[in-house]
Amino acid sequence: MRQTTGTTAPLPGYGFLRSLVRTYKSARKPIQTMQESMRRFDGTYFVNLGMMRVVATQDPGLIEHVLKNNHRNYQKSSIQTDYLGRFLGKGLLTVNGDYWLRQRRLIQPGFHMDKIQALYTIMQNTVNRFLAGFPTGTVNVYPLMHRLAFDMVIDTLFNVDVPADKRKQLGSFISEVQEFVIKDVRQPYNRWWFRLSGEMNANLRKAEGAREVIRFLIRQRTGQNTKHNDLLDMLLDARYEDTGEPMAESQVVDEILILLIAGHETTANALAWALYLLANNREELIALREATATLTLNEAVMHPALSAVVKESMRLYPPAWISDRVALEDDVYNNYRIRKGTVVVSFYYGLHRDPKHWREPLAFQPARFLGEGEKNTRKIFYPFGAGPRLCIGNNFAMAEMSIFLQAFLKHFDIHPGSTQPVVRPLVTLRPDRVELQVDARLSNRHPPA
Ligand code: HEM
Repeated sequence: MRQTTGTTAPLPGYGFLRSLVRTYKSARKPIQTMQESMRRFDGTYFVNLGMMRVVATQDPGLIEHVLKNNHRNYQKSSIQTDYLGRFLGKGLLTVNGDYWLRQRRLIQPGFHMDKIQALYTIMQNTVNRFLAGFPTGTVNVYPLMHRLAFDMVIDTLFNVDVPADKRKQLGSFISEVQEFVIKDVRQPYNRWWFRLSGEMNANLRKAEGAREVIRFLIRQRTGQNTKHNDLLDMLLDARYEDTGEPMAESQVVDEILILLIAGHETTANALAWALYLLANNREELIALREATATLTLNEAVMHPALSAVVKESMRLYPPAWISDRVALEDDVYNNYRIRKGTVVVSFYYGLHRDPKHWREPLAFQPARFLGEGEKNTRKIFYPFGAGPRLCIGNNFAMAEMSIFLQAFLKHFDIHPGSTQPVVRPLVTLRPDRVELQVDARLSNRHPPA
């Protein structure tokens, strides 16, 4: 669908040389550079890099146009598909077109609310095990949130005791490959060296190592008749509508690797930022603890106060702070031309903090997401993206985060640490570290196992 009322104009922005300078600056300080340009060009601007044309936007109308209203004209860029796909395989996150649609239709039912509900008890057990060993004193909670989020996906994927060595192998393969991919995307000028020095191949081998572990876990399962009611059962039992056939083993391996990657770092970031914000907003922390202390497991997952805190944390620090799409054909939005091949970058971080849409945008106010107020946020809040490629794990993520937060606040108290986290906008929006003062609450040192 084209939105036009007559003549069209090019978007405002930078010419070739200015674009090169901006890109260099942006590689070092992407958020500040984008915010500056957003202010200068009122929320949408054009960057001309010769071979590549980019439109960056925090205009909620254009974001909705690209992700939803005219989504057929846009697909993920080759950085996300070909490049990431080389390391991470062909899973939902890294494919486009008919293959993506077929896989999405196959996997989507496994993420419906009723299916996720069957995983709540697994999530709760993971949280209890994790909290039983939670350290007190001055603690950098970021790596801990990473471990928790990783365990959550592993436990809900494979509802069996994954041998410790396999769990460790998988965790380190995934984080090392991710580190390398980030380095390689940010330093394309060093790619020749990564190839020559063997670093590229070493990381491709690590990615293969992760697949090997996943293959081992799948084969263990396919030799058994028992049901485990986990995500792996769901993937193995799913049948394509047209052929009635299941996925090939290599497809299951790729989808599992993608779920592990898409599901754990995003959640770890969201939780680390949520703890940081709660520690720094004592009244909100106390109110949340009081509202949720006696909730049952199912009540915690649906509870508006927990959802509101998680959403407000992701408003200020959206783990997926940016996304890109490439225009397949020429398009027009509000009389502006978007030529075929243009990369449209949606800058969620900017939109979520835009004073045009949010009152006191920098303040932590979970109440924005309570009651009637939440309706006003629907078109300006995109933590999970939107349209057909909306995050498939959104209900899963909201469930695991509320289960964790409720249990954590019941058993522990937190205060700000002596250092402030530095925002690191990589593929996701990470904190460098989140140092907090953690105290066990007297009544409940050890959560139930
Ligand atoms: C706080 C946690 C999470 C956040 C903020 C988040 C965010 C997102 C966003 C923004 C997208 C869309 C990207 C785009 O439009 O280019 C996405 C896609 C995806 N997410 Fe999540 N995610 C989270 C948790 C999870 C979890 C727990 C899983 C799985 C267990 C998951 C699996 C996926 C997959 C497979 C896709 C690709 C879907 C498709 O393209 O069809 N995510 N996520």
